[in-house]
This record gives sequence, C-alpha cells and structure tokens, in this order.
Amino acid sequence: MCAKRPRTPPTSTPINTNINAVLFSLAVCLGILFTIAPYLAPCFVDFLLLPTTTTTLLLHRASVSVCSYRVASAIPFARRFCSNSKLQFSSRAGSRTMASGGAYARERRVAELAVQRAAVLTRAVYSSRVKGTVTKSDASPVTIADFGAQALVFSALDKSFPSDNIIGEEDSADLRENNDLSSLVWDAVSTALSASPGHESDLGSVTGQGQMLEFIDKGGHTDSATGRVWALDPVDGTKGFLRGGQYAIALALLVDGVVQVGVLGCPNLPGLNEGEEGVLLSAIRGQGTVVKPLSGDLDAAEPRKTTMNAITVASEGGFCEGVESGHSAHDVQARIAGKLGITKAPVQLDSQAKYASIALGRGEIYLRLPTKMTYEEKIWDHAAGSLVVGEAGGVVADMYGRPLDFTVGRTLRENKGVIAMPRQIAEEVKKAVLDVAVEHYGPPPPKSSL
Ligand SMILES: Nc1ncnc2c1ncn2[C@@H]1O[C@H](COP(=O)(O)OS(=O)(=O)O)[C@@H](OP(=O)(O)O)[C@H]1O
Ligand SMILES: [Mg+2]
Repeated sequence: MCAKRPRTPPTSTPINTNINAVLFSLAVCLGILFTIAPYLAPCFVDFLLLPTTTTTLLLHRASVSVCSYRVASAIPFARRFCSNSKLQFSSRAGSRTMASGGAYARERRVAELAVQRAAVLTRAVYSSRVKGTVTKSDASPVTIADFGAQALVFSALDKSFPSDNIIGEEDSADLRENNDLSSLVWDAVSTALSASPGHESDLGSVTGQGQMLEFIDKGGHTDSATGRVWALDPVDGTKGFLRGGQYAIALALLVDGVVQVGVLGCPNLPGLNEGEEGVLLSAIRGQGTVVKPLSGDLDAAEPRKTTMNAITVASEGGFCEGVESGHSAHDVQARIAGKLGITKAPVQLDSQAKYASIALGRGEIYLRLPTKMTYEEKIWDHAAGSLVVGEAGGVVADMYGRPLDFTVGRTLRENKGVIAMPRQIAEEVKKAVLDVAVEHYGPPPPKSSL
C-alpha cells in the first residue's frame, strides 16, 4: 500500500521560465558553434591565403550554405536538448499555461476533472446490464464505456483547449452504422453529465447525440511530433473492464513530441484509504507524480506525492505484466525474471494500472515483451503511464533499452516491447532484458525509413 507523507508538489516559477529561456539560447549558440566550426575553418584559411581566386569564392559559398543548414538544424537540436534535460520549452508562444501552481497546472486540473467525469460514466456502464460490446477490425472489444468516456473527455478538451490537437483511440464509425448502439452511448453520456454536474466552464457539455458523435471524431490527429497534442485511451484494458478487472482512463499532453502531462484514472485499484476504491495519478514533467482519490472534490483533495520503491537490486522486487497472453509474452518475461533472480510470482493486471501500481510502490518492475515483432504499441497505451512512472523516480524504455519515441505518430513504431522500473535498478534490468530480447527476437530492427 502506498501511504506516503502528504506533500505539495514543487511548482515552477517565472524565474524557472527565464532560466529555461537562457539555457535554451545557450543551447542554440552551442549547437551553432559546434556544428559550423568545421565548415568555417577551411573558409577562413582560404580567405587568408587566396582571397581572390575562384576556388576560394566557391569554397566560401559552399561553406556559407552548409553553415545556414547547420544553423537551422541547431534549433531542433536545442529543443531536443532542452526536452531531454527536462527543461520545459514549447515552440509555440503562449502554448504552456502558467496558472497558479506552476507550468501546466491548468492542463493537469482540466485533465484530472475530465478523467474523473469519464470514470463516473465507465463505473455506471459497468454496473448496468448492457455494455454494448462490439468487436473492432483488430479483433479487440470496444464498449459503450469507451465511446462515452471519449466523448466526455473530448468535450472538456474542446472547451478548455480548443486549438490543441487530439489523438484518441476510438472513432464514431460503428455508432454511425448502428443507431441503437449510438443511442445507448448517448444515454450513458447524458446520465453521467447529470450525475456529475459542475465545472461546465472547464469541461463543457454535450448537447445531443449529433454533437456527441462529432466530439468522438476529434481524435483522428496523426502528427505527434509538432505542437500540443493530447493522447487519450478512454478505457485502456477494455478486456479487464469487461471482466471486472483493472482498467484505466489515460490522458496525456505531448508538446513537440514530449509528454509533459500525464493523468491516469484507475477506478478499480485499491484506494488510498481503507475501504476506498479508485485512484487518480497525475504527473507534470519535472514536478513529480501525485495521487488523489478518484472520487470526491478534486480541487479540495490534498495531492500526495508518490515515489517508486527505491530497491537497489532487482531480485528484491516483484514484477507485473498484462493478463492477456496475446498482448505480452509471459514465457519470455518469466525468463527475464529468472535471470534477475526474482522469486516472487508475477502480478497480472490489465491496462496502465500496471504503471500506476509501480508508481504507487505496489510493485517494482513492469515487463511487456511482444508476442509478435510486427505489433506496434499505441501512443495512448503508454504516454500517460510512462510520465507517471518517470516522475515517480522510474525509467521507462523498450526491450532494447531505447527511450520511448512519441514523435512518430499514433504508434510507437520505433520501439519494441516496454519495460519500467525504479531508476536505481534500471541498468541491471535493461541489461537482463536486452540479453534475453536479442536471444529471443534477434537484434534491434533498424530505424524505420518512414
Ligand atoms: N498483440 C498485442 N500486443 C500488445 N498490446 C496489444 C496487442 N493487441 C492489443 N494490444 C493493446 O493492449 C492494450 C491493453 O493492454 P493491457 O496491458 O491491458 O493488456 S493485458 O490484457 O493486460 O495483457 C489494448 O488497449 P485497449 O484496446 O485500450 O484495451 C490494446 O491497445
Ligand atoms: Mg489501450
């Protein structure tokens, strides 16, 4: 159980923003200096020795054009440098909200409220007789809860951040073909709206079935690398949801391909107090991870800071994995655990509740090794969870030890498998996973040419 000392999360101040701006400028200058030096040198020497020859003029011109290309490439270099070093920077002026409580405080608050409102709907759908399950083209199930939760969260994003882009797991095609199912989703949405009134100025509303379908279709964005992009999995672990197991409502904000805010609502995880059910975890890059009860007044709830168990050898820990044997390779995961000397049996949980659990210190390692090398993990299955774990003192990587690359669209096609663990044992776990992965799947595939 996680019973950490309540603590207010650290906040960013305008001073931090200025420091970030100065550091960013420094990174640009450094990028320019390092990248153009080799090209300026011959130009300078030639200028001294043969100032009037045609060769010098041509060399000079070539150097200048290479320099301008290099100067241009120094900007993305600096941006990446700043993102990697956890300095929050966004290319779009005014795109980061500095509300009371620091950078991205407003985004976090709206995301938390939206996830909470969606959880009212998913819980109601679970308790009702009809789940309206349909099977998608990839053979995975989708229910009234998935569609309804997506409509509610997108209504909130549309109200609070109307110019942001959205990547969402679902679309309304099945509903437009099946009016009975669409009506059931609308019933669930309107019931959830009346059951959780308030916050309309932040969360908006859904005025009818037509608008609901329009909201559901707002998640078709494909470019995850540019500007502000929200990624939503309205019901992650739909199979878990249907069998009364774990599921999560997972919402993240990416800015220029870097996850800056992550929120996980886990309605069926044990709560923070005896007899309570449901937790709401949230993280802002550079500000740690906090947890609140999923129910109740979120503005009044004191956020508790949570950190992973700081074990120093992997054999002291336990690992969690997915329930479905088709989603991750249980046999390969067992081999890795054996190599690490882990003796505890794995804990099987559906959804990003796995990320939530280890961020709460209710487990240490998450292993997700592929059953098929052709499978591309989805951005909405990892964006929120990876930040929640990263900010709780963890490291998230793929099975070859590479950081997750959220810049390549709706999937993580440059990564294979996912692992997460406390940073103290990251190198040990990464090495064991890499050895087994190379043996079982072969060396890492080259970067895609797309
Ligand atoms: N073949 C394969 N490999 C890996 N992952 C897959 C695969 N097929 C589906 N999915 C995605 O798995 C998401 C659910 O992940 P879980 O961690 O809940 O899986 S598990 O059931 O606990 O094993 C699930 O998310 P939801 O559809 O939101 O439930 C899928 O996006
Ligand atoms: Mg999912």
